[in-house]
Amino acid sequence: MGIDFTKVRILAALITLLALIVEPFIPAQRQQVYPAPDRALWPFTDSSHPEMVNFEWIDQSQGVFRCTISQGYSYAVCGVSLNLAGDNGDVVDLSGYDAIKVKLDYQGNSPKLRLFIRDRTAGLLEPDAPLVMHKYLRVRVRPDEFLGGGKVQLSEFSVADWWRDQYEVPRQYAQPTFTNATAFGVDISTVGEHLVRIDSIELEKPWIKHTSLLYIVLVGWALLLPWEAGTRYLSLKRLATDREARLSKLVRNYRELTRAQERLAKESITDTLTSVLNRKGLEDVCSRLFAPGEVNEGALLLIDLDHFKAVNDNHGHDCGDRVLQVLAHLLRINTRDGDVLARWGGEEFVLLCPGLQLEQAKSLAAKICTLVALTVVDEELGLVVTASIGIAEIEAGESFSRVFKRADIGLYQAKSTGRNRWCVGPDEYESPDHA
Ligand SMILES: Nc1nc2c(ncn2[C@@H]2O[C@H](COP(=O)(O)OP(=O)(O)OP(=O)(O)O)[C@@H](O)[C@H]2O)c(=O)[nH]1
Repeated sequence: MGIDFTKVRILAALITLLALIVEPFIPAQRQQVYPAPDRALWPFTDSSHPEMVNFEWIDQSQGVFRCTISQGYSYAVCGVSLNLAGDNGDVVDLSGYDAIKVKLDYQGNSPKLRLFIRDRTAGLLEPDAPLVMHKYLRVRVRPDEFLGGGKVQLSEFSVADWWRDQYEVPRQYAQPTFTNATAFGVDISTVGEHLVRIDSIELEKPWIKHTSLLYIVLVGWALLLPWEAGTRYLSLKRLATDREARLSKLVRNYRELTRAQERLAKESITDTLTSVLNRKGLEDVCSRLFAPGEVNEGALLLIDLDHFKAVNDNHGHDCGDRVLQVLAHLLRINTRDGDVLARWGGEEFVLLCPGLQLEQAKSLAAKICTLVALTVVDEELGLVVTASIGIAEIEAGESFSRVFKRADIGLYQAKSTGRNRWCVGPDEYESPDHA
């Protein structure tokens, strides 16, 4: 049974639709990195000006700290940093993650906090200045958005200009990257007193990325369509082969039927014993030759064996058959291509010779009588037979039956005047069709 591709396509479309509708509602995978065992928040300030920037833990176990910046200057900074790979770890690949969810509470006068990620810059090795190796990516956020837990997409982070400019980092290394992340942190650079509580930090990634889902859908359809096309192609090819085979069989049958029909048609007009036309065959020919408007000049010879009954009686029916075959053969080889030879019935033959004049017909009849009489039909028996012939010249527009009747009268005369001879039938004969 073939595959119903309409159903398959509808099913695939439903699955695609379902996947696209459901995807936004699939909860993201979350990895809590703070609070977590072996991960602590590390305070940092600009150590070059301790009198202007001060960090103070209020409750380290709860992630509560206070930053006091008494005077503004370029490098004024105070905050906490978290080692993403754990305090003994190295780097974390964040490229599979979408976002970082941070829950914090802030009290102070700064309208914005800065969230940052440090990513070790592959290819940029500068052992003497370790900070160069740690790309600084940051995003400035409003603290109230993170009160109950706010999310920041990794795509929102951009490389800080100061990092690039200060270390004169070549441009190719200053693109945002997240594959070798070492730390995540929160800091402030606004003058004032800032009280911060970091409740939690989580990394978020979808169970399946949107692009991966689209890719899977695309690959699914890309496989489905050639599968359908291939299957359809193969089934069409099979169908075409089947039809071709059926067509060849039909053509073969048609040819056989045509041949059988031709054979039957030929058999239906052929005398089986002598292979000359039978009475129906003669009638078919006559219906054309004697059709109204046809120029049917010529002569008709009615040839009848003499005392044929005696041949049958004396030598048997098979011998009689042989005699009929010999006579037919003799007549066939001694007549023209255009002449029509038919067995009218019994031992009586009709020879219709289109275009033959009466005198020529007489000569032909005489020749036939002589040939028959000279032919030894059966060598063993030394059997010789004779024939009598009635002749009628066909008049223009005359019907076959009338010509035949006149030839028949001629034959009767030949028989009654001694046989083994020919006689011309009367010119005048009143028949119903000649009235
Ligand atoms: N062997 C054989 N005999 C046939 C066939 N058809 C007819 N006959 C015989 O031909 C004979 C014809 O006899 P008749 O009509 O008396 O004619 P005839 O004996 O030739 O006598 P005339 O015509 O008067 O000379 C009959 O004995 C038929 O049985 C045939 O196909 N084969």
